[in-house]
Formats: sequence, structure tokens, C-alpha cells
Amino acid sequence: MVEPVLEISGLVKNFGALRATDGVTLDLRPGEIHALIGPNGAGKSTLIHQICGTLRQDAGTIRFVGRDVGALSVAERAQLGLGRTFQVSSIAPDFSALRNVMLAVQAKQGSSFRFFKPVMLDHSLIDTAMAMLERVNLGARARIPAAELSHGERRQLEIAMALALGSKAFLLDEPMAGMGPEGSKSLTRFLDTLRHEAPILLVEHDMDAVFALADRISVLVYGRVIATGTVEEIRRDPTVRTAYLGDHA
Ligand SMILES: Nc1ncnc2c1ncn2[C@@H]1O[C@H](COP(=O)(O)OP(=O)(O)OP(=O)(O)O)[C@@H](O)[C@H]1O
Repeated sequence: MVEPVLEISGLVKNFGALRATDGVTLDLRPGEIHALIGPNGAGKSTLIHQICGTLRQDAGTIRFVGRDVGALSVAERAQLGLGRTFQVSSIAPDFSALRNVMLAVQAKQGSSFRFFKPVMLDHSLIDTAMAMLERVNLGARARIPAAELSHGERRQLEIAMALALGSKAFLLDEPMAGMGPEGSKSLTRFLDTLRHEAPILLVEHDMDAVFALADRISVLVYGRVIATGTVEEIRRDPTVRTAYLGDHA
């Protein structure tokens, strides 16, 4: 079997008397989109926080690219390529898309550029940053100030910045939130291609997007994974239908 990029095992998180994560075990494999769905308050965000390190688990392990990262800081995990994509990156709205990605490239490669002359530095940075923008289909928008990009294009820019920072997995917490139907459709098409760059753990309430994209779905209810399977398996699962999907199935 292919080694998972991310492996979570027996994860537990308590908030006082509330067990928000109750023995969660799941993995993320190369090239896949693994969707995490469940009702409000099921513990999806709490799980994402523990994976990226903003919350510390009470028990259980988190392995990423073969390393136990459960005791590492947010910055140390990000350095390994594990970041919460739409939260860690902060876009500078007045800078062009290109300049934003250049800053991310610089942050990653930082000190190694001091050996180059300034003009080389600029060329090198521009080429690398342009390549990142091309990878997220934003090449034609490189010179546009980030503030003028559409909501969906800003998501693409954030992904380009994450790629520049060396992401080896994407943790996407409700990327469709705040998007109209057209925006959701085009972001869905984009995420469909993004899985080839790095696998995606996708928390999303938009079931059309989840069913269109997910290779596997895990259903979280009261902090527990009640089922993991393909779209068809999850849609057919009677427990899932009762606990969450209802008419969506
Ligand atoms: N910092 C905290 N302190 C105390 N309780 C918390 C904290 N964060 C989350 N919770 C509780 O933990 C449970 C899980 O919340 P969480 O936000 O992870 O759910 P969710 O599945 O992401 O919900 P939604 O779909 O509404 O975003 C909820 O009952 C919530 O009230």
C-alpha cells in the first residue's frame, strides 16, 4: 500500500467535560481528496487545529511525511509542508498576485538568495513565483493587485503561496464559504486539479462540491468518525443518512 502523507491515530481533545475529538483515526494518501463532513459542532475545525498545531491533542498521534509531528509547533509543521492553507498565508491586498507569491518564495528560500546579485534575485524570484501562479492557473492575473482578484482567484493565490512555501498537503477548512454558485463551480474544478500537486483534507459543508471531489469521505459526529468510505459507500450508509446526510444522500 502507498504510504499515507498524513496519518492521524486515536486523537483525543477535551474542552473541560466536552470531548470534541473522540479517538479519531484517519489518513490522507498521495493524490487524494479526503473530505471531512459532519454537522455543526461535530469537531471538524478542532481536528484541523490539532493537525496544524494551533491546538495540542490530549492523546493520540499525528504523523506527517513519516514523522511524528504531534509535539511540533505550528511553524515547525509549516516548515515540513503542513499548513492550514487559507489561514497561514496572509495576502497583501495592495501588492500584485506576483509580488505576493514572490514574498512567499523569499520566505521559503530566504537566506540562500543572499549569494545572488539583486538583479538576479529579482529574476529568480519572478520566474519561480510565475511558475507557481501558472500551476494554479493564475498566470494571466499576475500583475493584478490582490485586492482586485475575485474571491475564487484569491483562493488560488493562497494556494500558489502555499505551494511556494513548500506545502506537501493542503488542509482546506470550508473553501467554498462565501462563494456564489459560479464561484463554487470554478473552485471545484480548480481543487479537482490541485490534488495532483498535493493531497487535500477538505472540510466542507457544500455537499455538491464534496460529492464531486472526494476520493474518500469521513463523517464526523460528536467528535467521532462514524464512517469512512467512497462517495457511494457514504451515500448508502444508513447510519450516515440518519446522523447527517438525510435528504442530501
Ligand atoms: N476553544 C474551545 N473551547 C471550548 N469548546 C470549544 C472550543 N472550540 C470548539 N469547542 C466546542 O467543540 C465542539 C466542536 O467544535 P468545532 O468548531 O470543532 O466543530 P465543527 O465541526 O468545526 O463545527 P462547524 O461545522 O460549525 O464549523 C463544539 O461543541 C464547540 O462548541
